Amino acid sequence: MQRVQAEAAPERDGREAAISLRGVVKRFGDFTAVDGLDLEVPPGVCLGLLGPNGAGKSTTMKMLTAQAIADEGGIRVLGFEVPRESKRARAVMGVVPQQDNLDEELTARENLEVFAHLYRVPRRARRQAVDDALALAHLTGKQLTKVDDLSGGMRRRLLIARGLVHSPALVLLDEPTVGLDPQVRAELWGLIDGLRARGTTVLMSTHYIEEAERLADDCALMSHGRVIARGSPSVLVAEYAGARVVEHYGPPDRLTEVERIAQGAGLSTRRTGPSVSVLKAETIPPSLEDELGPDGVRRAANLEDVFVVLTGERVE
Ligand SMILES: Nc1ncnc2c1ncn2[C@@H]1O[C@H](COP(=O)(O)OP(=O)(O)OP(=O)(O)O)[C@@H](O)[C@H]1O
Repeated sequence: MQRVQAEAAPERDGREAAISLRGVVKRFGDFTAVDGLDLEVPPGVCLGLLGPNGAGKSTTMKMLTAQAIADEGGIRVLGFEVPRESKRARAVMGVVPQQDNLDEELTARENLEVFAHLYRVPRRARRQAVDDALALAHLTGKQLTKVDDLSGGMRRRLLIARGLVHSPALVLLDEPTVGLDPQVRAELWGLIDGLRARGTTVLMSTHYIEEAERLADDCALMSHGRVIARGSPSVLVAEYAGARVVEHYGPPDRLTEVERIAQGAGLSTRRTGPSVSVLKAETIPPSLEDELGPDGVRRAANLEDVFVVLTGERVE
């Protein structure tokens, strides 16, 4: 039975959170995809929802638009209770899906015009709204080109522009750069960074660590349907991986030995192919350093270390 409570979202600095999920549960049959999720996104923040495949990121995004309905818990988006007021919430948010569902028979401009109409942008403001969205996505010169004739990167930029045509206060980006080559990904990062700079609240799911590290003010790390860590990338790195890690390379027996020594001293480790990294290297006492051996290479800790240690997953 569905049990969705209407609860006021907590306020921060007198402003209601742009997104608030409290105790949200979503089951598919016997499987619990989202398992008592608490998540708040303050206005103006770009939050990276990070997690391995299957962590529940897409399901969470879908519940914010009422494409999926929570079995338990309370959801508020821009002051509206979801799913009860989801129509009103959807009118003021921009949604950029993972799948490209542009109309291939129409031009770039026509695709945006259709959405400007659907989003009820007033007729007299529509032309300017479409011009602005095209400019933001650097597609002004391609506005009369059919979607079918646009490159993959242009299509993805158009998909984002389409979600922005009504100047939403909140944008949901579901894996915005998945499967794209590095150059196109960098172009999109510029576009998303521009949104941040304009003060738009962004919730972006991703399993690319670098994407979160570059764009997100704040990260929520999801695993098995829950948030297991939350904070800015630098705070998460400092808390879970420290300032530096020391990497040891060698044959499997040697790596197992390093893990045994480090873990025996209460230190976290991560294994990546031919190496083992010992986290929080700055806390390793000299006697343990001797025991670990002189073959370690020191480097700065990063968000990938946090991700691997907390989720036990590899990164792409
Ligand atoms: N409609 C559905 N029916 C059954 N199971 C589902 C359905 N949608 C999602 N799931 C399952 O719920 C879990 C969470 O899926 P979800 O897509 O939310 O994860 P994710 O973190 O977004 O991962 P990905 O990056 O792979 O999309 C997965 O195990 C998935 O197989």
